[in-house]
Amino acid sequence: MPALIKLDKLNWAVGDKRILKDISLELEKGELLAIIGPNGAGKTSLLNCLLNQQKNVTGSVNFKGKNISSYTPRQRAKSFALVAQKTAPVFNLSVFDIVRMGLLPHKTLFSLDNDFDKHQIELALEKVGLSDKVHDAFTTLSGGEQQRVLIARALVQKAEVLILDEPTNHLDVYYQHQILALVKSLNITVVMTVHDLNLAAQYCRRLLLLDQGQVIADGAPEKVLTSQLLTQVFRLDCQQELDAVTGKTRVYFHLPTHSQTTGEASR
Ligand SMILES: Nc1ncnc2c1ncn2[C@@H]1O[C@H](COP(=O)(O)OP(=O)(O)OP(=O)(O)O)[C@@H](O)[C@H]1O
Repeated sequence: MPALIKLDKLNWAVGDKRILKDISLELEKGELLAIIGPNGAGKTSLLNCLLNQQKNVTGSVNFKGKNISSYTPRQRAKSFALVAQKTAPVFNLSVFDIVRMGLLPHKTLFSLDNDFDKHQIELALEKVGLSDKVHDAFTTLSGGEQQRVLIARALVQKAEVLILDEPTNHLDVYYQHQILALVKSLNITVVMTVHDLNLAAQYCRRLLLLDQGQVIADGAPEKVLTSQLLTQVFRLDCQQELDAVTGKTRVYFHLPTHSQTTGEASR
């Protein structure tokens, strides 16, 4: 089966700063990929390049065999749903209005909402556990609730690819698991950035480890989350083990012995 998304030697630089370096990867339909790595590794930049949101990119990003730049913005909005870390100001819109925005790529200028649309919005809010907030102003919600509303908006968009930048940011432990279980259950292609390595390992069969704009490892959690690679990238001592309950790979970090004795981290 040909790849749904294919990146070939993708490079992105701003001035003389190389931010993404020679990134190549293929993603099949239905894959759930977590991009991991330290602050500044290039995770969000990679998502932006995937969505054709950066200039001065070399190499290629293909979606269904065609360069991503050859799709119109409307075609891209139908195919890709983005839940970004930073959201544009939304003034006094209600939760319902925000989720409804996910329907826009499917609407013409004059089309009105119908019962089916309303049902889709209610269903999505139910899935993220926010049915009781449907009439609340978006700005009055907590950071975690806002994140869940944005995920509901992506759900009603019914895009083929869901792009999530730190979807578990601001979420308490219950909703971290609830959202990732939900994302996994959608059975669509998902690319997301995740800081919590153990959470990523629990829900994703494939992780992409980035550091300084380069792919350090790409594969199953047990192959990517090795103590050697993580110590190299995060500069902390690291141990890998299998979680007794889930059977999934887990990692633990601690400061190197030298840093503990001198009281400073080596970063
Ligand atoms: N528009 C830009 N202009 C200049 N530098 C940029 C731009 N966007 C990103 N960078 C730089 O590129 C590097 C990667 O940034 P990016 O936001 O992709 O990292 P990240 O892995 O998502 O980090 P974090 O985990 O902190 O969110 C950083 O050094 C950042 O300062």
